[in-house]
Amino acid sequence: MLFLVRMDVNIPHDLPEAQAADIKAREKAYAQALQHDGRWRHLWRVVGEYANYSVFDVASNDELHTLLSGLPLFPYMKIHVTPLAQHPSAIA
Ligand SMILES: O=C(O)C[C@H]1C=CC(=O)O1
Repeated sequence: MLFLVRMDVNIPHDLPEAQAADIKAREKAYAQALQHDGRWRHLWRVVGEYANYSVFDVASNDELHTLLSGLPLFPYMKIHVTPLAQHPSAIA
């Protein structure tokens, strides 16, 4: 099942820099592991925003929820999920 996910990151200004850096490093490792195993298919920065559009390929809504809620930045993100279906005019 494919899902388009938008993540908007909002790290509080009063979070200590070292703590923010640690969370971002753990987030990067988590994101790259999921890209390597094929479940995080695309990761694109939104130009001019601390936000991304991502495409996930997972078995269920529950699996996606588990992955997203495990993101180290999860407490600091607004996440919007759009389930995707086949388009009849798509050639791939
Ligand atoms: O930077 C972001 O968009 C937030 C998050 C998503 C992947 C990652 O490494 O950080």
